[in-house]
Amino acid sequence: MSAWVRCGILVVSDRCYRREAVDESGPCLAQLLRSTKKFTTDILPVECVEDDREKITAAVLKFTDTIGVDLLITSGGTGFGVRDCTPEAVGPILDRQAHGMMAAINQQTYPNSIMSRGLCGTRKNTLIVNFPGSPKACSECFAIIEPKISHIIDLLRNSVTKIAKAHHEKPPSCSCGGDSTGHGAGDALKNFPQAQPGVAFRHRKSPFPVTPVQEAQRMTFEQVESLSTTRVGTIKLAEGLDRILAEDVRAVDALPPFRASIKDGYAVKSADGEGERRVLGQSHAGSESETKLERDTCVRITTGAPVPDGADAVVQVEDTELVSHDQQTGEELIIRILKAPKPNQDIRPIGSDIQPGSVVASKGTKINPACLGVLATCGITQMKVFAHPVVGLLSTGDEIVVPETSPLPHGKIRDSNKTVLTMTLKKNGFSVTDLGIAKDDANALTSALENALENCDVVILTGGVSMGEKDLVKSILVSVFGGTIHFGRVFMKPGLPTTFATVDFNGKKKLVFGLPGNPVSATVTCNLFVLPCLRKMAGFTDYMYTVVKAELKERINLDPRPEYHRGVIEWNSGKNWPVVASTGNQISSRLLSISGAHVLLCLPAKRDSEATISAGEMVDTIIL
Ligand SMILES: Nc1nc2c(c(=O)[nH]1)N[C@H]1C(S)=C(S)[C@@H](COP(=O)(O)OP(=O)(O)OC[C@H]3O[C@@H](n4cnc5c(N)ncnc54)[C@H](O)[C@@H]3O)O[C@H]1N2
Ligand code: MOO
Ligand SMILES: [Mg+2]
Repeated sequence: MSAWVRCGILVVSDRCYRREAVDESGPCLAQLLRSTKKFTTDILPVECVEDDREKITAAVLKFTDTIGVDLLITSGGTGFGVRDCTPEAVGPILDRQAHGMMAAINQQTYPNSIMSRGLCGTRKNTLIVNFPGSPKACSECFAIIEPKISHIIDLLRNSVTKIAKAHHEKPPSCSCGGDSTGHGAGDALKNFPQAQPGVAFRHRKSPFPVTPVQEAQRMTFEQVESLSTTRVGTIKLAEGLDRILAEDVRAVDALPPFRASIKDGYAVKSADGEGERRVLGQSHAGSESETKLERDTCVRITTGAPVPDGADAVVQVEDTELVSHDQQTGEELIIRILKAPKPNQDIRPIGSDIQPGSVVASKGTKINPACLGVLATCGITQMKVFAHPVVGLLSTGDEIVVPETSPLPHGKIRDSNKTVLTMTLKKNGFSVTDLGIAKDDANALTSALENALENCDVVILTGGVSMGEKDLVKSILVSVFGGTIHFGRVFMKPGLPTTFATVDFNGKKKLVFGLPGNPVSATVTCNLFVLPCLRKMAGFTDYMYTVVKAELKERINLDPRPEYHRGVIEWNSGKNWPVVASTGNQISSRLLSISGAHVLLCLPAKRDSEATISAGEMVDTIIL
């Protein structure tokens, strides 16, 4: 996704301020920013200030220090008029001048640029540019800097992140308590106004485009593919279930290792045909017979026992009858073969199940119980598999308390997301580190995230990703950790504010899923985004969920967003295909809508022509 840039526009003009003239430059700049294809914008309302040095400085500081915009464009006050003082107001508060940018503007707008004294530079992580007052000049100047803005904003954010880390590192001799009010990330956060802008300046529209589900999934997979290495580990046979083999496994020995009988009966020479045989002895599974067969003799044999030398067929006991026996011991002496045997009848040749040196399980195989049995029979008791990522789970929210809390204090909610997500991942073979519950507070979230990023490959957070002034997850990921948000909203219900970011932490790329706090939304998005991604990281080639068509039992009203509607499947409805019914009220807070569900029905978004989906229609369902 292209960078999203928070923009402020400051019009400097006595006449506009006094409403003696209508401002045209502010709306012109807003339109240019809105329509740029180079980056995504979030534009604050245009502000206007008179040509007064102190007032201009104060207005600029509000944009840079209080709100923390990425880009501030001022228009007006750059000329030689006696009241023109924008450069004088801005110059002293710039941290750094950007002479090259100004030179480019001056060169490309010559000779008009002779009349403009505007500056370009940065303060904190805001890029400030002074344009002249006319809409025409604003358009020309904007076109010159437009291609570079996104890159400059990236650089400003990254440099600020590095400063944040430096601030955050405690000096070794520091004796302060080290809590969030001391030398912690809280101090560093003061450098990040956009992490906590005054509530009045919060986003009123989400700056994040609404990404279709499949596109969002593709973005997560793309990030998994770009992770530097897939780790491989050696595990014991008993730990192998559902893991993915990281190498071909070959058999050393043949199976069976000897010619083995398939039946309980008699080992014979097939050339002897039907008729009587003298019983020379017996060959039992586990105890080899030394006897060698001669003409018209046989050896009693059990299933799985070695076939003695000289025998080339086994006749099952059902195809024989007793002729004579020893009265004292009850031993058989002579039997009769009733059906002429064929050569090799009922004998498993050496290596007929497994050839020595052959591949018995190939790289990429998901190890199931039978595969483990194959390895066991081959004497392979440890194997190389793809390592699982280290996954951490952090609940966020001032209202969230651990399930043990009783009685529940007023205004609090017991954490259910932690349990549902931990168990969902566990059921799929992934273990999870509990990273606790973080308050909706920049310091608390920063230290919880820092710990998470330090210790985990994948961090899953729930809550704090929507539009509330306490929803800080996205801004902290970007402003404190220099993360890249690949998507911040998904076109789906539930799960609209689902967020996916990558963070470069100590040189390692970490994946961060910011799932919505609503319990159903967190569960659905964990199944749709987190699980496939973890499976891909763990080496699965078949990492997506299973989709089965089912017939709708009832009519369902469609939502403006594509819905993942919870359903109960009837496999034995008397039809040759499954039938599915809704679990009822689908509000995202109602965990009961998913606790009894087997599937998620994939329903299309409502259209003018189609507000409902009828009973009897076949729909895709995702098996939970
Ligand atoms: N102005 C707007 N408001 C909201 C929008 C929007 O687009 N514009 N989106 C709504 C949608 S859709 C969702 S989903 C939620 C997501 O909100 P957040 O991810 O920011 O989550 P919170 O606000 O922190 O909490 C939402 C809800 O979930 C409960 N919760 C949170 N964590 C847990 C937990 N661990 N266990 C149980 N319940 C939890 C929390 O108490 C809230 O009731 O935003 C809408 N708002
Ligand atoms: O997307 Mo929210 O998850 O509708 O409730
Ligand atoms: Mg919220």
